[in-house]
Amino acid sequence: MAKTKSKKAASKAKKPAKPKFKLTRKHHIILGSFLFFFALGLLVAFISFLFTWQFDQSIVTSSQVDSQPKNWLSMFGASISHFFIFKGFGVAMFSLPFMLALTGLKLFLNLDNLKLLNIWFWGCYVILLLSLSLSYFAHDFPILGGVVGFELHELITNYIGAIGLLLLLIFMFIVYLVARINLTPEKVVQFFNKKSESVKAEFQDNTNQNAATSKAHYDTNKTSEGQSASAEATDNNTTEEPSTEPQANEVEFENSLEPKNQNSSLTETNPSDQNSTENKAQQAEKVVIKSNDDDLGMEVEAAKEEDEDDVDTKSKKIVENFGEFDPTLELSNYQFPSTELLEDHGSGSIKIDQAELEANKNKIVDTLNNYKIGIAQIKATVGPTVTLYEIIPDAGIRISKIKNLEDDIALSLSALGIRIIAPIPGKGTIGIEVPNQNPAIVSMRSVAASNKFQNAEMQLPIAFGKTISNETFVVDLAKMPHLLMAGATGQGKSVGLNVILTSLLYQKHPAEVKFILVDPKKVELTLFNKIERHYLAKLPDTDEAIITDNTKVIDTLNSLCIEMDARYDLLKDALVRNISEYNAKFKKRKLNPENGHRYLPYIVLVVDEFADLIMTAGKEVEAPIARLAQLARAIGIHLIIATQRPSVNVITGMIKANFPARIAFRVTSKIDSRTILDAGGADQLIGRGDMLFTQGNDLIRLQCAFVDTPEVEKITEFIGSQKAYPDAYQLPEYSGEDSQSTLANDIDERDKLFEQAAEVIVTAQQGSASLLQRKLKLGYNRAGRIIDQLEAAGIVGPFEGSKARQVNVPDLMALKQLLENEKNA
Ligand SMILES: Nc1ncnc2c1ncn2[C@@H]1O[C@H](COP(=O)(O)OP(=O)(O)OP(=O)(O)O)[C@@H](O)[C@H]1O
Repeated sequence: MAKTKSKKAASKAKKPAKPKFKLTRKHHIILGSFLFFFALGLLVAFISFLFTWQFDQSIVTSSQVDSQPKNWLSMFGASISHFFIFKGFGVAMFSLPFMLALTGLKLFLNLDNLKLLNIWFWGCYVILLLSLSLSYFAHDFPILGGVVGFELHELITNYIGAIGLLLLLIFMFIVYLVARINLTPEKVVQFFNKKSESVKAEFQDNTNQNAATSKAHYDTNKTSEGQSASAEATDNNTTEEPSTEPQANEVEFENSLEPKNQNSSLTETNPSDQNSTENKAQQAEKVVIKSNDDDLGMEVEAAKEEDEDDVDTKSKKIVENFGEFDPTLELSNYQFPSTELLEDHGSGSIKIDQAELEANKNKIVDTLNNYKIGIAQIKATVGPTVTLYEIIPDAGIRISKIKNLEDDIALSLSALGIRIIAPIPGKGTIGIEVPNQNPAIVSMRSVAASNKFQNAEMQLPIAFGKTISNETFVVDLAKMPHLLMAGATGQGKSVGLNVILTSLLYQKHPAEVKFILVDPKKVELTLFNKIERHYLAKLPDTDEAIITDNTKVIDTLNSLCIEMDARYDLLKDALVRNISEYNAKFKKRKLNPENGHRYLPYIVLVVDEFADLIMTAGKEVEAPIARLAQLARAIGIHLIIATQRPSVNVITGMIKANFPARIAFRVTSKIDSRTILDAGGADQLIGRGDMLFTQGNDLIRLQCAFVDTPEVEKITEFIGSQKAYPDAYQLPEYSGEDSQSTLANDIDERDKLFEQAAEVIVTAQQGSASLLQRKLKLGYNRAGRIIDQLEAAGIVGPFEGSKARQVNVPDLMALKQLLENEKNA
């Protein structure tokens, strides 16, 4: 018994040695480079084998070695190539060195996204397919398919015959195309359609120039001799020779309509022979009218489709003639700032201090041992400001034990900024973050120039800084969709805001994004004044775009609510769900600007010192902010709110519920940390841009990038010196409750369309600006102004949020009376 007990104890004691067999990074590098160079050698041997195999074969196969092989890798090359190519699968084995090289590279460079299993599976598949195919098609050259390929081919042919094998090979080839290359028949058809469309477009271009003249000729003479060729091509109504018409489209076209056309005369359907999609629609229309006689139910549906087609074709025609709408056209020469404008701030490279790492490791091991926690393995990841020590505790130690001892361990390690993550989400390890003695500054330049940021396919990419493993961290503000930021004074909030704004300046054209900046401190964001006419949005009739006065904030927020409602109306009208779909549709010219549609830039509202705002304006700001936060995500309005004081009366439940993305710089107490992040940790940060970020689930520790005021100044100066829009982006007018009585009621200053608008409103009994926009084809701002004038005249009631205003005049007679009374007064 005693013996077995002691054996058990011994085996328990030995257990921790297990992880030693795990391949470390060093092993990976050595193995990776071996595989890579072995693959290279193999490739050289294979290539050389193609020229020398006949000579070398006798040497390799005979046991006496009296002459030297000619292979570039001598006997090794000759033998291995003979084995793989001649005796194996033939030239298909050339895939092998590539698979080996990729495996080596993955190990050497630690490429996580290279899927080895996939590569090897499909590599072997290709070898088999190629070897069989070559044995099948080049039966007389067995070297191509190799002995195994050859034998396999014989075996399969015996079972299913040559035709069976051919079918099998075709099937295998299709499987490869579909499963590996993702090629589908639809994609092939799409590709050829695109090709034919571009040919069509070229053809159209050439013929368009002559179209007008040829039409004139047609009207007068029916045919024109000088330009007969082009006239035939553009105005096919006159010709009765579809066979002379160009190309494939025509075939496709006629095929689709053949059944309906069969009974109809050729002359009627001929107009459709034209290549353009516009004519396609015309043809469809005609066919339906005609086929009404022949066939019943079908035509009704066809007519519906045509209507849609018609809208589509109209927009396609405009796109063909003018190209897609380009929102950046007005400032087409706009130059994005270069990253050269930013400072390096000491290169940003991380220096690994071995002595420091060792000392910290010992401290952690000792501390944990004090609490009787043995460590099986420890790994350090050095980040710009903190180093993450990842620990695998001895078998049998419960993570909850470490979690309970979190505070004691932090105290024993006695360093500011220690954070324990037990366990690290997604891993079975425990993380201890220890600040570096010499933190590296993460320059904005390094993150802005990073591939991750430059190639980010996001709507509003923001490069916040670097993660603990020194990776650039880029997130999409549009996905957040709003951001709450808090931190005690001097911990990096203003720098953080500048990082967000500069990120957007580096990625977005002035036509694509507009900022509304609220800066009660009056000093933090003033630099952005220089880009007022490029990037800022403001209320009409205000001088300063950057808002420093709290009462103005209320007007701006309410105006943003109006903009939000207007945008929702536009989205509804366009039958789309969000701003990106809307803008895509607008670019394709499927939305008519005369109906109030316009390209919608993203709007980013930044409020610095939110606490200050809440203290002075309270409910008045909270309500519109909450409303915007709840509803504005789909229509491209995003809020960023920063505060020094994250107390619960500032960051209320309503605000928190709508701001899932939060950033905490260092705060003074655990309570503050809880208020912002719903978790502790922000009180343990070390300041100077050290931050925690959450988007609703995990906390990510980041080092915020650093951008200094002179750098921001350089960027804004660079942008400000370029051609700008005539004015800042105009937000809709908002007349606060106080100013209602002061609404302009001067009859002479009324809009020219005032009376017409009043009639529209009274007839519809609905006081909404969007109605005026649609009926009178007005822009949003003008419609808004007229509504204000109607309110001043007492025709409509006051603003009621998202509801339409009440109409105070029952009918047109009463309106006439009212307006006459006004004039006589
Ligand atoms: N990411 C960073 N990297 C390095 N240093 C930083 C970083 N962020 C801030 N700092 C340092 O901290 C100082 C204060 O930062 P910042 O002005 O952003 O603080 P703040 O939180 O806005 O303070 P306040 O709320 O009082 O305005 C900066 O001048 C800079 O020296």
